[in-house]
This record gives sequence, structure tokens and C-alpha cells, in this order.
Amino acid sequence: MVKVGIVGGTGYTGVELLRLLAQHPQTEVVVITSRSEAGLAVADMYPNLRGHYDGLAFSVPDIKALGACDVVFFATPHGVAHALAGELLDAGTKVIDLSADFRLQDADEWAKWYGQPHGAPELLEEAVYGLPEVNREHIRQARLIAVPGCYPTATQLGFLPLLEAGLADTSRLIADCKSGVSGAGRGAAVGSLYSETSESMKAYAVKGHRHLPEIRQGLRRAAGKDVGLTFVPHLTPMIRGIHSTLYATVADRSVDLQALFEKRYANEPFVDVMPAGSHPETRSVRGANVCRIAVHRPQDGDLVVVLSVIDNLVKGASGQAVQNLNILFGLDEKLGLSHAGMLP
Ligand SMILES: NC(=O)C1=CN([C@@H]2O[C@H](COP(=O)(O)OP(=O)(O)OC[C@H]3O[C@@H](n4cnc5c(N)ncnc54)[C@H](OP(=O)(O)O)[C@@H]3O)[C@@H](O)[C@H]2O)C=CC1
Ligand SMILES: CC(=O)N[C@@H](CCC(=O)OP(=O)(O)O)C(=O)O
Repeated sequence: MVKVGIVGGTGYTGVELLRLLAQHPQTEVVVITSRSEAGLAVADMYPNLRGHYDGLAFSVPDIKALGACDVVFFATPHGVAHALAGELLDAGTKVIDLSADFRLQDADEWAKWYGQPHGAPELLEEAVYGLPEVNREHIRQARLIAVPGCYPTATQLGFLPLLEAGLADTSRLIADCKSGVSGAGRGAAVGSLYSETSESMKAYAVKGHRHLPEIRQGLRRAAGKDVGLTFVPHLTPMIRGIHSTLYATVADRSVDLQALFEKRYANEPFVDVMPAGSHPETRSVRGANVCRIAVHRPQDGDLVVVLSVIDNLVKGASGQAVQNLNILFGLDEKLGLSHAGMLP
């Protein structure tokens, strides 16, 4: 059994980790932290977990207890893993961070987008970006994993086949992305109120969103050169889901794009390339650790449109984190992650 600790157990990604790990046959959650709910039994806060975690209660973060775990997930706002990851690694505990703390390789770039100095630049060199479809072999050897963000997961997986094959004009890529409201976390905020988010939709952070450098970093790696990317996130009236509509110019019309995408993801258990002409729906991946993709070339023109959907809390966060755990501990990558999406 892999002994698991979770820092930040009361947030949406923390409780999603608990939901997924409840079905995982090779893990045991032994520590779960919350400063505000310390002492409360997990199932008293989250009744969906009744019967799954009898005896487990939230506790304040304690390095000694966390350091006795085989692996600790951070499901916390940025900055928290910076402060604690080093001590845990020294104690021999592996770290899987769901926040953005170790996603950018450049500490100055991180400081610019997150508005504070990087708190652990000495760990950046060994941090592995946890996108299994790109980095599986590095993940296997890692001690510290940075789980990709939700928009970055859907967007990178959609663009990768075109960029790796050198087919797209990399100077002008467009990612038009929509997110459900749970992407903003569980913290109370006027912008997340039902009356503010339902029956309405809006773009935000057009000038620059903190996921822009993360996506650019991944696409640069895939293309082998700098890319020009316009990324526009939108808030939509759904609870879970990311829908990325991606545009790239591919001048060579002789290439069979459907075959290219199918071949790229043929051995990937959590990427589903849909039949030609499909329009994937976010509800088809709700609760599932799946990225569902369709590729189109409208009117046989040179502009290719890729549609990529994920559940922000699963393949966009906690599911991908569990996938990383499975790889890290040499387990079957699919353990605990076999849920189908929920229709309707
Ligand atoms: N929501 C989403 O779709 C996605 C979120 N993420 C990332 O995952 C992380 C968690 O997100 P989410 O679950 O939405 O966040 P929430 O805001 O819903 O929850 C945050 C959790 O962290 C704990 N926490 C806050 N501050 C500290 C601190 N200083 N020390 C220890 N614990 C702390 C909180 O508990 P308490 O204050 O009681 O200690 C709470 O349990 C964030 O970095 C987010 O960006 C990544 C991908 C998708
Ligand atoms: C709808 C919404 O507010 N989404 C969040 C992104 C989701 C998220 O939590 O970002 P990470 O993946 O980096 O953790 C935002 O735009 O900041």
C-alpha cells in the first residue's frame, strides 16, 4: 500500500483526490490537512465520502506526519508547496503538486506571472512536468512532480500532434478556451456566485493569463522552437469542464490529420481521438480522467480546428495527479481511474 498525505483536503481538487483514491486498491490516505476544519471527520464535511474514509479527520499541516507518508499531494494555492516540498523530499517523501508552483522552469517568469518571488528555485531543476503523454519516462524517475494546469492540459494535448510533426505554422496558434466555474476553486468570491455565472458567459484575462507561459513552454518543447500563441479563457455556466477550440494553419493539405492524431495517441489510455467529424462534449468526460479530441479541416482550407475537452478537476487536476502517482510507484497507470463520463 502506498501511504498518501494530502495538503489542502477541503478544496475542490482535494476532495476530488479523495473521491478517486476511494476506488484505488493500492493506496491508503493517512493524512489530510485543513487549517480551518482541523478535527472534523472527512465524511462529516463531504457526505459523498461516508463509508469510504471512516476514522479519517482533517488535521493541521505537520511536517512530521506528512514526512511519514510515501507521497504527499499538494492541493493548495500557489506558494504553499514552495514552503514545504523541500523538507518532505529530504524526509524521503515524494511530492505531487497540483498547484502551479513548479510548472514553469524559469523562476523569474514564475515571479512575473504569480506576483511574488519564487519560493524554491533550487528545486526547479529536478521538478518534472507531469503530463504523462509527453513525460512518462521522466515521471517514473521523479521525486517532485508538477501536475499541469487545466487549460494547459486540454490545450497542449490538442496541439501536440500538429507541432511534433512540424506541420503547423507556429507563429500564429490560437487557443479559445472555456472553463466551468469549479476552476476558480471553492473559496467564496462574488465572481463565482450562481447569480453572477449562470445564464451568462464571458472572456477574461485576454491581456495575459498565468496559464499562457505554461502552455507556451509545453508547445515550445513540442515544436522545438518558440511559438506565437493567443490564449483567451472564458468562464461558462457549467460546474466542471474545459472546452478548448484550437486553431492552427497547416498549409500541407495532403496530410491525413485523423490518422496523425490516432497514431500519436494510439497507446495513450486517457486520450480518446474521436471519429472524423465529431464534436466532443464536456459532459462526456465529466468525472472521467479522459481528454477527448476531434480534428477538423473546415471547407478543406488551410486552417485546422482541434476540439479538446477534459474535466478540469479530473484530467485537468486530481485524476492526472493520480495517474502520475501510478507511474511514479510502478503501478498500472489506470488504477483507480476507470470511471466513464457522466451523461446527462
Ligand atoms: N479547481 C481547478 O479546476 C483546478 C485547480 N488547480 C490548482 O489546485 C490547487 C487547489 O485548487 P482548489 O482545490 O480549486 O483550491 P481551493 O481554494 O478550493 O482549496 C484550497 C485548499 O488549500 C488549503 N490551504 C489554503 N491555504 C493554505 C496554506 N497556506 N497552507 C496549507 N493549506 C492551505 C485550504 O484549506 P485550509 O485553508 O483550511 O487549510 C483548502 O483545503 C490550486 O493551486 C489550483 O490552482 C489545478 C487544476 C485545476
Ligand atoms: C474558471 C477559473 O477561474 N479558472 C482558473 C484556472 C483554473 C486553475 O485552477 O488553475 P490551475 O490549473 O493553474 O491551478 C483561472 O482562470 O485562474
